[in-house]
Amino acid sequence: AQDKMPFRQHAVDSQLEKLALEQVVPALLDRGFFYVDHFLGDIAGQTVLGQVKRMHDCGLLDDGQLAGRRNGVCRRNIRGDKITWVNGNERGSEAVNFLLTLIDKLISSCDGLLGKSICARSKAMVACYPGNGAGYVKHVDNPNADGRCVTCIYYLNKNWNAKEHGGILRIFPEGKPYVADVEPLFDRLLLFWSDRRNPHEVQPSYATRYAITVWYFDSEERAEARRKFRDLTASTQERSSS
Ligand SMILES: O=C(O)CCC(=O)Nc1cc2ccccc2cn1
Ligand SMILES: [Mn+2]
Repeated sequence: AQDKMPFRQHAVDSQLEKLALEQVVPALLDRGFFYVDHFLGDIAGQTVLGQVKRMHDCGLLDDGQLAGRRNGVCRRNIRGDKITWVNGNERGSEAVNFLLTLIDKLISSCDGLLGKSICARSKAMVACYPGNGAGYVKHVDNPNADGRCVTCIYYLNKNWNAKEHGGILRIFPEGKPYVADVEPLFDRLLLFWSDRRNPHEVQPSYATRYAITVWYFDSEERAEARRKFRDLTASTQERSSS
């Protein structure tokens, strides 16, 4: 109940609501993407970074799997990130969980104003580009209505200098005469529509580049995608058994 929450929590919640209503919703509806700096603040941001570094040091970040992996083709030049998926309840990811709860609050404050009904989200994908010049080729996160509607990326890179380190996320907003170059700066939160409106690429990175991504689902599109998938698997089973 609201009255039991410490005063500070009220302040945080109303700050997130203010950010959602005054900045996130207008930007998503107008431009299709939005980013804010100093999302958690230095202390909390540092704690998240420390936990991600520990995952990396423990070898938890393995090579990013490619859907429809083609043997022999060097994955490095298609997608060079190393990833792991966390739901935030694992020991050592408490700060990641704190981040996710704030992003959840931010998104739920937008709900109903984005023309979508956002009901659920993916687990958090912790990604590291090792700085060997690897990046991620231009792609759309959700090209075929799999239910994902908003991509949220939290960047963790202190003293990032794109001139020297590269690693810019370049968004090519559909139908717009400009591209948006987003530097993966520490404590920066980026949100954008996951569908064909926002093709994007990660340019080659020459320093270790950490990010945490969550995708939010639109309930109707997700339900439709699951129905299609169920029918697809049913029909393939019929074919294979006939
Ligand atoms: O780190 C960034 O700035 C964005 C990187 C990026 O686009 N990552 C990414 C990662 C993905 C992993 C699985 C499926 C789809 C995916 C789409 N995009
Ligand atoms: Mn992407």
